[in-house]
Amino acid sequence: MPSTARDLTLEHFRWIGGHADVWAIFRDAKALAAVVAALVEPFRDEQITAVCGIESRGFLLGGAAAVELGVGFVPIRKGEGLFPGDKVVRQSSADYRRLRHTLRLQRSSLGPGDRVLMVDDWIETGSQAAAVRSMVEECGSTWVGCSVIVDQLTGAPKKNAFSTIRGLLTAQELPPCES
Ligand SMILES: O=P(O)(O)OC[C@H]1O[C@H](OP(=O)(O)OP(=O)(O)O)[C@H](O)[C@@H]1O
Repeated sequence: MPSTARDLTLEHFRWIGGHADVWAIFRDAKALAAVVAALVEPFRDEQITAVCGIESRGFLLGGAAAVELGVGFVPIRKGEGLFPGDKVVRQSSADYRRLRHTLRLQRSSLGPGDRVLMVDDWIETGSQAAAVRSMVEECGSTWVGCSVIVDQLTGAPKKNAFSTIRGLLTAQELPPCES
């Protein structure tokens, strides 16, 4: 059983269609606890007031990270009409599949005093994280950073644009992609 997130490498990752599959982590209680603790560790002294996460795996990891930090969770949704009756902040982005999404955040969930951490399973283009940052800042809140399990941006020329993203592992540290 892994005791730290770095022990996960060989046991818990697979590649599917060139993308990291992390679902096995969720089934392993010790692995899940180690990953959630590692995701929030660099941000424990950052006075985080809210953790946000994009559906679907960002909901699971973000909710757990929020509990770990003792703060609330802010959902980012992809569908229209999922926050009925609420004022919604929207931002569109194109993800790693080149699919355009409109991400949505409840306007009432964040305010000027908030310091926000985003948590997700992996980052590839960083497009969705950038969209979330933009929405957080539109609410007048402070974007502290984004914590992910797998950082596939590392080494990419655009890395500097996403310097607030921290990954537990880079794609190069995972088992090789099966052909
Ligand atoms: O860096 P990007 O290119 O923006 O892509 C990263 C996003 O893609 C994945 O989510 P996905 O849309 O596959 O949703 P899922 O959690 O429902 O699988 C991942 O969980 C990130 O949210």
